[in-house]
Amino acid sequence: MACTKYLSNLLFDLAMLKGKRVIITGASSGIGEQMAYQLAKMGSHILITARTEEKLKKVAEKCTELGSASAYYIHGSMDNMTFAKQVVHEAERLFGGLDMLILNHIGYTYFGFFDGDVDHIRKLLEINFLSYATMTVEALPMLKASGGNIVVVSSFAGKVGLPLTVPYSTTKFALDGFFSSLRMEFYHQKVNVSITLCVLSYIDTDTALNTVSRVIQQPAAPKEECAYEIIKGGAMRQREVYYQYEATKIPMLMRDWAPELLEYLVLKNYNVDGLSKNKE
Ligand SMILES: NC(=O)C1=CN([C@@H]2O[C@H](COP(=O)(O)OP(=O)(O)OC[C@H]3O[C@@H](n4cnc5c(N)ncnc54)[C@H](OP(=O)(O)O)[C@@H]3O)[C@@H](O)[C@H]2O)C=CC1
Ligand SMILES: C[C@H](CCC(=O)NCC(=O)O)[C@H]1CC[C@H]2[C@@H]3C(=O)C[C@@H]4C[C@H](O)CC[C@]4(C)[C@H]3CC[C@]12C
Repeated sequence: MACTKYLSNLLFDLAMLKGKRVIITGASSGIGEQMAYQLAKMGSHILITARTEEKLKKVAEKCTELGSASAYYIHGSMDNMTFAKQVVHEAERLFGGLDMLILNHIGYTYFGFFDGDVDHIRKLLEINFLSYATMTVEALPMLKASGGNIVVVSSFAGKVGLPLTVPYSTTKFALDGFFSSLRMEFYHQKVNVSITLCVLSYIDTDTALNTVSRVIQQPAAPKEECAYEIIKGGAMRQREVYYQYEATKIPMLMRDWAPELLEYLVLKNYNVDGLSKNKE
């Protein structure tokens, strides 16, 4: 894995994304917004989506200033599968095809002990998982035609069980099951579409800092660098991206060989007394 990362650093060329047609979901803020800016600088055609039209408009305008080949936006909620399909159709109408599908959005969830609300898990699965599967199915003919890339933004919480994120973690584990299995079928069927699953640690987006900074002791990694590493991994057709490497891949090595030690180290990061302050 370290070797793959080293190789992709050597071989990645920003010009690879020039003129590429890209959809980025959840791009009105955070990592998605940063990915839009990076792709704009690389000269891609961009279609961004999220719920808040005003924010999307500003991000798209900045993308144009930064040098995107074109920048469009479409607003709506990913709890609606008709909207998820509509985003893909819009890319087809605007660009006549698609090279990269970046699935990044997440719905709101609480950061706290599981409250027993199974209905919330069902709703979150629709936004964080089923809309990803829906968009993938809809985009596949275009991605097959271009030999394109699917990039799935997941989390360390989608590889390792963590406290305080039961519904969220459930949806991220589902992504791994779906996309890792699909990737295996693509090998069998000789489908030339890459699937990159991104396993992220704590990143300094406003949402993450506001939600967990009182509880999580470790520092957050920069969203700009994170966005760049995700795009690079997708363009280089890496099967997985680990960012930050030390905070994700190294603990992952412990997951199967020393699970109790990993649980101990993870729990040490959490100050649950900070939870009550979060609610104030
Ligand atoms: N930040 C972190 O520490 C980590 C983040 N990640 C992953 O990175 C990705 C981005 O996270 P981050 O940038 O922090 O999150 P943000 O909260 O900054 O961004 C979330 C995006 O999703 C959009 N969104 C929210 N609800 C919906 C909805 N119902 N339908 C459509 N879009 C919606 C938001 O826009 P709007 O509200 O306008 O709809 C926003 O654009 C996620 O997949 C997350 O799981 C993984 C590990 C750590
Ligand atoms: C801090 C978590 C990882 C800590 C850890 O135990 N690392 C291993 C070690 O040190 O040995 C963070 C990993 C994933 C993060 C969460 C996430 O995936 C995004 C969420 C969505 C939203 O933006 C709010 C923040 C998150 C709940 C975020 C919180 C921090 C992590 C749990």
